[in-house]
Amino acid sequence: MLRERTQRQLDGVLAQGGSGGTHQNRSERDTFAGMYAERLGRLWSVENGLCFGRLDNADDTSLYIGRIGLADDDQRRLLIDWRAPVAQPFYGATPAAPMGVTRRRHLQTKGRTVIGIDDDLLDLDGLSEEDVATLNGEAALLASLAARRTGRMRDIVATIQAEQDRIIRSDLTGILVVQGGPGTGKTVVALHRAAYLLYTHREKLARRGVLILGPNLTFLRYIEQVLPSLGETDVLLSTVGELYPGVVPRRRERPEVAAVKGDARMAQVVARAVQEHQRVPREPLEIRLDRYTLKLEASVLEAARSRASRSRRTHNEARAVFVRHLLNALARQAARRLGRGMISDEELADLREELRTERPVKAALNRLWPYLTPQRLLIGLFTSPERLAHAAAAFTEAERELMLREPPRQGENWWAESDVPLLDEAAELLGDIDPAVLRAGAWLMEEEQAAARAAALDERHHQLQYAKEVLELTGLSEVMDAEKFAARHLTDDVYLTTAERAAADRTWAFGHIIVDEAQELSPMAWRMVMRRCPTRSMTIVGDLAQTGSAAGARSWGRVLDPYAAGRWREEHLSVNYRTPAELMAVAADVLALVDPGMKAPASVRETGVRPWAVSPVSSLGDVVKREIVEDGRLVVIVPESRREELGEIVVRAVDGAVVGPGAAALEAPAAVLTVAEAKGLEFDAVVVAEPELIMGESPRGASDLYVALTRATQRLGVVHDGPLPDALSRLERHPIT
Ligand SMILES: Nc1ncnc2c1ncn2[C@@H]1O[C@H](COP(=O)(O)OP(=O)(O)OP(=O)(O)O)[C@@H](O)[C@H]1O
Repeated sequence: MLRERTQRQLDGVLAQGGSGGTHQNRSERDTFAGMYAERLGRLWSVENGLCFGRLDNADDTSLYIGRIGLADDDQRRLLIDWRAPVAQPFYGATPAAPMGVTRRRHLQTKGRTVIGIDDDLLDLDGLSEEDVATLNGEAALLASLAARRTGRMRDIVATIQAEQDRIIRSDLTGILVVQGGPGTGKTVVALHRAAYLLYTHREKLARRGVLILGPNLTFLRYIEQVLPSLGETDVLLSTVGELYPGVVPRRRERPEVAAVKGDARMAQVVARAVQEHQRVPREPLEIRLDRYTLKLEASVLEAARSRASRSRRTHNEARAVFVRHLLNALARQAARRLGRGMISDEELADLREELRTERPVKAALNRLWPYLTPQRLLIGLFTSPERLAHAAAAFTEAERELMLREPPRQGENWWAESDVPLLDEAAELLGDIDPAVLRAGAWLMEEEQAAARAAALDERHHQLQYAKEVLELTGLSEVMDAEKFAARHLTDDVYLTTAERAAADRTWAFGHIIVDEAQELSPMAWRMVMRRCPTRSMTIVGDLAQTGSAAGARSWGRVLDPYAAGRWREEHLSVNYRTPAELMAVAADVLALVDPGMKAPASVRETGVRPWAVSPVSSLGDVVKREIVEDGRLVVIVPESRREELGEIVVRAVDGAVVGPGAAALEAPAAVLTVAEAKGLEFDAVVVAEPELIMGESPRGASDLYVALTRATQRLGVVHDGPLPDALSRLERHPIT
C-alpha cells in the first residue's frame, strides 16, 4: 500500500510537466521527485523480509521489528526500524536479563508469506504451557547459516547475536577495533554498524558520509547488496587503490615491491623528493634577455628559497613566495640597468610583471621551483636511480632496486595500488596548482592528461548505468532518456549524493570510516586513511592471524597508537558463524603455525562431513565435478604461480567456471582464485590446491593457508601432489572415485 501511495505521489509530481515553470518550481518538483523515487527504491529493496520479528513484552504490548520503520496515516507505529533504541531488546535480551521481554519471535517470510516462526522464551513464568511446548531456540540462526550461498552477502538483521549487537550499537566517537577470527561476522557487523550509525546520527553523518574500505573490488561487489537492503545511500564503498580521484591503478606488482612502498619510511622519501625540487644552485645564475643580462647571486637564490620554505605553505603555493622574491630582485637590477636609480613601488611592480612574462625568466623560474603534480613527482622519483638514492637513502640498495621502474609508455597504466598512498602523500606536500596554470596545460604531462580522460570516461559510463537503473526502478525508462537524465545528474551538484561528491574530492573528510580486512593496510595506507578522518571516528575490523601482505599489521597498537594513543578500544568476536566445526579443527592446526598463542573461534554448528585430501592434482577436474554444489558456489583456491594452469583444468571440467576475481567469479558455479582474491569471501564448498606451495609462496604463507581453509560454509577438500603439510594431518584421505 505504502509503495503504491509513494508511486502515486511520484507520478503526480512528474505529471506536473517537463521543463516548464519557474526555476524554483522546477527545482522543488525535482526535489520531490527525487525524494519519492528514493523512498520507492527503498520500499522495493526491503520488500523481502520487511518484517522479521516480534517482541512480546511483560506489559502485554507487542512490537513488530522490521528493516525500516513504518507508520500509518495517523502516525501510529506499525513497524519499528531495527536500529531504533526500542528494538534493541530484540538483540540484547536474554533469559538472565530479559529487558522486559517475555518472548522474542523470529518470522521467516518469503515475499509476503510467513513460512516459519521461531521463538525464544525469555520469561518462562509469563507464558502458557502451550507456548512453552512450541519453544525451538536458535532455529532461525541455524537455518540462515546453513542456507546455500548466492555469491552476494545477505543482511543479518533478523539474527544479529548479542555480542555483535553490542559492537553495532557502540558509540560513534573514537576508534573501535573489532578483532575476530574468520567467519565471526566482522564484515557483516561492520556493514550493519554503518547502517545503525547513519540512522542514529543522521544529521552528523549524512552530510559528511561514511566510507567503507574493503580489500578488493570483488569483495566490494560481494557486500554492496547489503547496504541498500538496509536502506542506506550515503555510503561510499572503496578500496585504498580507488581513493585517489583520477587514478585507476591496474599495474600488478610483486608483494615485496608493494611491501617496500608501503613502509612508513616512504613518508620521508616523498618529503625529500619534494625538497629536491626546491634546491637552488650554489653559483650565480645568469638570465640573458634581449637588451641586457641579469644575474641572480647564490645568496639571493638561497634567501628566496629559505623565505618560501619558512612560509610553511605547500610546494606549489610556496612557489609564489619564491617567485616574488626573485622577481623583485630581478626588477631592481633591471631598473639599475635601465639607468633608473630610485623607483617607486608602482614602477617596480610594473617591471616585475613585465619580467614575469619574459621567456628566459619563466624558464629559469620553472627550473628553480617547478610546479609539480603528485604524478610528475613520483614518475621522476621512481625512474631515476640518482633521485631515488638521494631521497631513499634510508633504504638498502636492494630495496631501492625494487622501487625502480621504466617511465610510462603511451597508453600504459603505470600506477599500482601501492602508489596511491604515495600520490596522496605527495598531494599533501605539493598542494594545489592555480587552476589558470592548469588550464594553460601545456606543461601537463601526456600521461596525466590520459589519466584524466580515462577517469572522465569511466565516470560517464558509471553515470549512465546509474541513470538507467534509476529510470527502470521508477518505471520512467519509457518517458525519460537515460542520457539526458545522466547529463543533468552529472552537471548539477544538487543531484550528487554525499558519497558521489566525496569520491571526487581527495580532501574530503568523512564523518565515519569503516576499514574491513584492516590487517592488510600498509603504514602508508593508514596515513592516507587517517587524513580522510580528522575526527578519528572509525570502526576497524580485521584479524591479525589472516595478515597476508608483508606490509600489513602485526599489532593494532602499533597501527593506531601513532594516531590515537589512548583513544581506541578493542572488542572481540569469538564465535564462527561460517565454518563448521570439522573444518575449523583443521584450520586451527594451521593457526598454531601462524601464532601458537592465538585461539581459533568456536564454530556454532557441525555438518558431520570430515574434510578430505586427494592426490594427484591432475584429478582436480573430477574432484570439482564431484564437489559442485547445486544452486551453490564452489571455489578452488590455488597458489599464485599455478593459477592459470589449474584454472584451465577447472574451466575444462565445469561449464561456466571462471578464473580470477570480479563479479563473474561471484556468480559462477565454480571459480578459481588465489588466496588474496578470495579474502573476505565465502563459498559453499572449497577445494584448496597444493597447500604446501601456498605456504611457501610468501613470508606469511601460513596465514594465507589459514584464510584458504576458512572460506567454506559446508565442505572442504585439498588436492596435492607433494607431501601434505603436517598441520593438515586431520584430513581424511579420500580415494577419488
Ligand atoms: N548473526 C548472524 N546471523 C546470520 N548469519 C551470520 C551472523 N553473523 C555472521 N553471519 C554469517 O557468517 C558469515 C561470515 O561473516 P563475515 O563474512 O562477516 O565474517 P568475517 O569475520 O568478516 O570473516 P573473514 O575474517 O573470514 O572475512 C556470513 O555468511 C554472515 O552472513
